[in-house]
Parts: sequence; structure tokens; C-alpha cells
Amino acid sequence: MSIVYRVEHLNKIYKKDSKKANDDLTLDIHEGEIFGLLGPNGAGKSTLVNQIAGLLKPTSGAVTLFGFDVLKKPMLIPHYVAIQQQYPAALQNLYPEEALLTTARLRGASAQEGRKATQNIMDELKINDLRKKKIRFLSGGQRQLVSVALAFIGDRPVQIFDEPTNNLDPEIRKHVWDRLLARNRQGITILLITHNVLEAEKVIQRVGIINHGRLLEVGTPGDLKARVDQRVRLELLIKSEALEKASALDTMPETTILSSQHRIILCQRDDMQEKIDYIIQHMGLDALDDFRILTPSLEDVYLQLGGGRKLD
Ligand SMILES: Nc1ncnc2c1ncn2[C@@H]1O[C@H](COP(=O)(O)OP(=O)(O)OP(=O)(O)O)[C@@H](O)[C@H]1O
Repeated sequence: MSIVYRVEHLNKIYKKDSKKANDDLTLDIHEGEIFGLLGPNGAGKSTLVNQIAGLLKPTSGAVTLFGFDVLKKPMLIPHYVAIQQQYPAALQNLYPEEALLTTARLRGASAQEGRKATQNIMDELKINDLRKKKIRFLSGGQRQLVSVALAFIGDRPVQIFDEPTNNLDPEIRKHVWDRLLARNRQGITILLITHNVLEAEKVIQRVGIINHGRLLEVGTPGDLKARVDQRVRLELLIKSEALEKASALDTMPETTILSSQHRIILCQRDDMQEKIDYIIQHMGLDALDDFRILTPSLEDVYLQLGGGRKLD
């Protein structure tokens, strides 16, 4: 497997005497993968991405992209890498179509190719109806879609997305994840910063967890999940008219009462059947609005490895 990015002992200190925003980060991004970078606010994710995208100069350390030293040759980065940022500030006064066409031309397309690529991407992301407004007048979600389109255009082999879906409604959010996956299937390497661990878990192939500027863990979601508490979580939502029956649950060990109607019970996989039988016997399924069995998720991994600070 070839290495797209190699980051070695990367440090960033913004101001003298301030804490390191990136602290001795070492990691590889592999060709053709979707790599997710997870971490709480202020963890150092954007600092890392901005350094490897050539937008910010590291304090020390090394970054290579397809083997070349990006610190010595930052001008080569845009030939390989497109980055979606939350606010494409330089393009705010353009119409989406103009911004896309300009970006396509900057990435080497002829005028005709650029127009074609612009139309294809506007169709793909269903943003044709945004043509008549300058980017700065678009809503947060609409602007986010345009910024994703700007990362797509030109088909750079490495595409970096910083929270690509946080302002989007559920339907279009799913569509954007589907389009990211489709691009990845065409061989594009994707680096994804996100707080939305549950959604990201469906698309990422490897993940790095970062906090206080340091990389805490790197691995596949499966590898990381295997390292945390393996207990199964039973989640129950009790109907309000059946609340008196819930007292039967509250004597079970490892029951957490989240609200009057919401209970979580942790148990070993081998004990799960017994717990479910107990619940059915003492409450009956009719007493429940919802019942879910959850195995450890990437969010659990994050919460356990990331020092207990929730992502959102
Ligand atoms: N331009 C800057 N000048 C000084 N400090 C900065 C600057 N940009 C970021 N920082 C600091 O560096 C640390 C890491 O910030 P960074 O933006 O990389 O975090 P992040 O993980 O991307 O956070 P978020 O999820 O909130 O976007 C934070 O303590 C932040 O305050």
C-alpha cells in the first residue's frame, strides 16, 4: 500500500510560550483510504490539516506528500490536494457557478472542460437552484454544499473535508456522504475532520483520535473498538403510561436512568439474552416505545480513549 501523506514529529506553536496546538504528531495517510480525524473542539485537527495542506507553516517536523517534502515545495500541494474549508472566504463575492469555474480553471481545466465539470458537480450536489445568489448570501448549509463542490471540482487525488455535513439536513447529509464514498471508490484519498462520530463511522476506514494536540490512537474502527469496554448496551424508551413497570428495571445492576422514560443497561454479550427475557417478563414489550441493542461504537471509543470529553 502506498503512502500519500507522511507526517513526522509535527509541532505547531502559534505564539511563543503558548501550548503546542500540534504536539509531536506522527502518522501516515494511505492511498485510496478514507481517514477520519476525530477530536473535541480545540484538539488541533484544523492546525494539522492546514499544515499538511500548505496553509500554515509548521514550527517543526516533516510532511511529505507522495514522497516530496511539502515544506520545501509547498507550491506542489495544490496539484494533488483540494481542501474543503468551512468558510471559503476568498470566494464569498462570487456566484457558486463562477467560484466553481474559477477553481476548475485554476486546477488546469480548459474553459470548456471547466464549464462541463461545473455543471456536473452542480447536478451531482443538487445545487443548480443556488445559481442566482452570491456565496456570501447563501445559508450556512447552502454555503457548505458549495464548499464541498469546490473540493470536488478538478478531481484532485487527495481531498480534505473539514466538517462537510454539520449544517446539512439529514437527506442532503446522506447524499453528501454517498458522494464522498463514490469518489473514494474511484480511488480518491479522503481525509475527513468531523465531530459527527456516528455518521463518520459509516464511511471511514481508519481513524486518528487527537486531543490537546497529541495523537492518542490510530487504527481501523474495528481495531479501536476491540480495545474498549465490550459490553453491550440495551437502551429502552418506556411509554409514559407504563412508567410504574420501570421500577423492575431499576433494581438491575448497571442500569443508568437517563430520564423518567429512558434507561440504559450495560451487560456482557453472554448475559444479554437473560436480561432481555427479564425485561419482557417484568414489563412486556407493549410497555416500550423503543428498544435498541448497541455494540461498542466509535463514539464509545472516542469517549473512552479521548479522556472522557464528549465530541459534541
Ligand atoms: N491562529 C491561531 N492563533 C493562535 N492560536 C490558535 C490559532 N488557531 C488555532 N489556535 C489554537 O490552537 C489549538 C488547536 O486549534 P484547532 O483549530 O487546530 O482545533 P480543532 O481541533 O480544529 O478545533 P475545532 O473542532 O473547534 O475546529 C486551540 O487551542 C486554538 O485555540
